[in-house]
Amino acid sequence: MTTLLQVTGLTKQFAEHKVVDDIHFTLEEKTSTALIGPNGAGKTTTLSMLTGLLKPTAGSVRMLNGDVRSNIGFLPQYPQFHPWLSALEFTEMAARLNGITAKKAKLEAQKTLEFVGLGNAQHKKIATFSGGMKQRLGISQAIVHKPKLLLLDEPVSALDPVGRREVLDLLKGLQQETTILYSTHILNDAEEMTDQLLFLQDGKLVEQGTLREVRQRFDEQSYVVEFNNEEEARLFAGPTESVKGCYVYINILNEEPTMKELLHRLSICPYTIRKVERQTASLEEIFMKVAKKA
Ligand SMILES: Nc1ncnc2c1ncn2[C@@H]1O[C@H](COP(=O)(O)OP(=O)(O)OP(=O)(O)O)[C@@H](O)[C@H]1O
Repeated sequence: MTTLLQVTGLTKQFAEHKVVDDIHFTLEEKTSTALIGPNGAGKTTTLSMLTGLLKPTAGSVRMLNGDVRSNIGFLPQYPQFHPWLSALEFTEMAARLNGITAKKAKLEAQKTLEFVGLGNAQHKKIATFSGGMKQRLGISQAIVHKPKLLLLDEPVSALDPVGRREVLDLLKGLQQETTILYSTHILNDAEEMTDQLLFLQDGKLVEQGTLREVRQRFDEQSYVVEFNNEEEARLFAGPTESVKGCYVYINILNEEPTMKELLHRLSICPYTIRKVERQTASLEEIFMKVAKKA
């Protein structure tokens, strides 16, 4: 993997308050990273510093192989659209602002609108667009100059389930070519599209890693075996296994016991087994644990 962006000691202080406090992370090329955190954690401030819209109090943002400004596309949380413009006029304007020549801007804008699924709506006024269409238009203005890094502030939070699906699928497609960093407080979405997780709380990065790594640190995985009644569950359970009603909970530590070992135990068990499931915590549950630890 090749590193695209290196963030070192990034800090932002407003008066006495450090809203982003000495954070360090790297973004690898063509990966997606979810910046997660509760309201006020510092997500927007971090993204604003990466785009160059806000000057850090300390620390640096370095794009390896190129200049940060020209290689970034940004979709703010509340993008300002000019409702009287058509989608094509708006995207063309964004192309010009991002340094594409007047000659090429229209063609690039048309190609980008096709890509985001607004080809047929390119001549319509933005005022007539749905939330999902506006968000796709927002993405089109952010990618029209083919940036290496796409920054998105809460790209799907305000959308209904259909709009959210459309935008998530679009982002997944983009991920093949672009590095993506997006903030969200909707953890199900992060679970779906994430190579790296960054948990921000009170301006500090309290946890980071792949979903798998974070899971391993915070998730106590277990098998759940359901019996007909509590008595059978108790007779089946080993000394370290907990029983709640007709369920036996078998914790998995360092991948032990394996499913094969469990199946063997089940195959020689004289009682009726109603269900066996492997349980892993949702990102939501892990997030609550991370937040408690910090
Ligand atoms: N210009 C500013 N002056 C003073 N304080 C600010 C300024 N901008 C942001 N803050 C404060 O910094 C903290 C972090 O804000 P930020 O918008 O980065 O959080 P966030 O994680 O994006 O939150 P949300 O999910 O609500 O958008 C908040 O306490 C906010 O009030």
